[in-house]
Amino acid sequence: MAKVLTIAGSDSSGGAGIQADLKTMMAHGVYGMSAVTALTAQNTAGVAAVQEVTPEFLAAEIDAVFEDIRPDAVKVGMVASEDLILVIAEKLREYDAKHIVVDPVMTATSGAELMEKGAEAVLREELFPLAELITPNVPELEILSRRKIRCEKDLVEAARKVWQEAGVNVLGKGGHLGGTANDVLVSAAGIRWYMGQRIDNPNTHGTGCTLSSAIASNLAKAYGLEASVELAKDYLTGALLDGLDLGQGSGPLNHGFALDGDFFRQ
Ligand SMILES: Nc1ncnc2c1ncn2[C@@H]1O[C@H](COP(=O)(O)OP(=O)(O)OP(=O)(O)O)[C@@H](O)[C@H]1O
Ligand SMILES: Cc1ncc(COP(=O)(O)O)c(N)n1
Repeated sequence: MAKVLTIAGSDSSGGAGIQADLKTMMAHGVYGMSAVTALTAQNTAGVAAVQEVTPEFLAAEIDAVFEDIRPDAVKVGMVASEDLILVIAEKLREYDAKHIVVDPVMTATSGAELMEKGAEAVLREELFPLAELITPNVPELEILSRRKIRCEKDLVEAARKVWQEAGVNVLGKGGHLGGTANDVLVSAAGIRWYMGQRIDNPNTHGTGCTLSSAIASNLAKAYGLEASVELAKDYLTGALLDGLDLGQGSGPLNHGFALDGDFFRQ
């Protein structure tokens, strides 16, 4: 069985962060493991509190995983502070980790800030060089590229700028553009669009976490980068299409929409 580690924050409401990652991994038939960077007291309406772990504790979590069950791929999600980013980079280098997908989480769908101002510079310098792919959404890509993004042409140009400057493959996600839900991959192989039907579902809490974990799961199963993104986009679309409607704000996806079997039936 392929193994995948997520290094991310916990979402008490179960729709984003570590919880979304582990559910996504299970739905992909890979063995999921986690190193928690922070606890969030969060629900579909907002983030009430954040409690970070110490750099020493995060290092111990990552050591515990790599010394025993070596992951075939690693997804990095919410990392709020520079000190934690530095620990992750040091440990991933130490263990020569492969197939690293970095989702540069900066704000939640609900609007809460999930990363310290200025930490993106450390992310770019320390983590991007180790990554096989980064998956920014529109606001994140605007910060990383220092450009305004209003349309798909802006999206691809900003992704290409970050690809050139940071030397990392970029999946620019178009979920925030409105109209379409197309994402663009800029890599050494060129530009590839992943066309998505926009689903009329306001419950998009955790779409970014889910997509990046699905990509990491596919990479762990030895799919190439382009196929990993294509399959992940199909999975995400299915989870959104399922139409789960929980909570009072932007609710979570049904990560288990494609599961079946005796233990699953209601
Ligand atoms: N309404 C929608 N219908 C179909 N696909 C969508 C919709 N909203 C977002 N997506 C897709 O979800 C994925 C995540 O995109 P998005 O741009 O929303 O990222 P994000 O902002 O990181 O996610 P999050 O909402 O978790 O913060 C992308 O593949 C995007 O195209
Ligand atoms: C712990 C954690 N990690 C990531 C997100 C971003 O996900 P979203 O933007 O969908 O709320 C989140 N809300 N919480």
